[in-house]
Amino acid sequence: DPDRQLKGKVAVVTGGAKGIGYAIVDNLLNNEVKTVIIVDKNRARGLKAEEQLNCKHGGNRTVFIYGDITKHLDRVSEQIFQCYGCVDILVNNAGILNEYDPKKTIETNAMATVLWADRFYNCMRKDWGGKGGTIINIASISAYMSDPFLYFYKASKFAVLGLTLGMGHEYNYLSSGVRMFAICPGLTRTDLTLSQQMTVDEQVEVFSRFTEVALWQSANHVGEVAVLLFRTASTGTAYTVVGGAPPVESPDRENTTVDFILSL
Ligand SMILES: NC(=O)C1=CN([C@@H]2O[C@H](COP(=O)(O)OP(=O)(O)OC[C@H]3O[C@@H](n4cnc5c(N)ncnc54)[C@H](O)[C@@H]3O)[C@@H](O)[C@H]2O)C=CC1
Ligand SMILES: CC/C=C\CC(=O)/C=C/C=C\C=C\C=C\[C@@H](O)[C@@H](O)C/C=C\CCC(=O)O
Repeated sequence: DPDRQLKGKVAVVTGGAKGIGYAIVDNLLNNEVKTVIIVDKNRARGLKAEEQLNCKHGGNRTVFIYGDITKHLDRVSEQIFQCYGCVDILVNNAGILNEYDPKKTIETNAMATVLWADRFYNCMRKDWGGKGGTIINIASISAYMSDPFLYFYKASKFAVLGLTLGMGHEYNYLSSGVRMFAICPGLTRTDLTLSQQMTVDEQVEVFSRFTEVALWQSANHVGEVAVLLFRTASTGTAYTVVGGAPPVESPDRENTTVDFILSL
């Protein structure tokens, strides 16, 4: 299936200046993607990533565009569509963890992810004149787990999973030709997990204990899994990737088929 081959494709990765996003960019470039556009609000890290990745992979295949996903969708998407067309792949990866700022958490992780997905979906969709594509949303195991931690973050990631299961549903794919799936990583060593904005005070002890006993993984593992899933994942699915292990389909997904509804 040519849609599942990376060779020659153009990808956009939000939040690709560091952490999981950077690892996804690096792995896409390792696998013959033609160009990766990093959109990030950290200008210094974005320029550094562009330089490092062009040094490593050559050919000016990495392009950094400064942008805050909560503010600059119009400017950045117009620039991208003008230079590269609707692109083949969008990785909605940029996200924050700040339990002291629920509004910013929802605006970044949920609202901006929804709006970026919508903008690129509409450009890519075959029934509106596009050529199809793939949108990968980076959710989290927090997107479906029931535990007492990080509840604003969890609310934002439930939204990302809901968007993926609905917009990416097979029924929509049949007309749009846009595949959408989510990756739900567990604890991954990045700056986000070093932040001190995680838990409400009364949870510090129990959360610390959880992070001591939980399985951790490298960002590069998530990057490798993103490439694997690009080649194998069906639309409207979500995959958990925890502790450096291979991905497994995320639990608790009840699929409502349109055939079933129409048969009632
Ligand atoms: N590190 C972890 O344990 C896990 C992380 N995730 C998710 O993975 C994604 C990436 O996280 P990490 O790499 O760990 O974080 P990170 O903090 O290392 O990197 C996030 C990147 O996103 C950028 N970013 C943040 N807000 C932005 C905005 N408004 N506009 C543009 N760029 C923005 C940052 O500048 C940074 O370069 C997030 O969505 C996070 O929720 C999911 C599961 C586990
Ligand atoms: C429930 C976690 C599930 C999914 C992973 C995810 O999406 C986000 C993880 C976010 C944060 C993980 C942080 C881990 C931190 C540890 O290294 C320790 O530093 C925790 C120690 C104290 C926390 C107290 C505090 O400062 O709030």
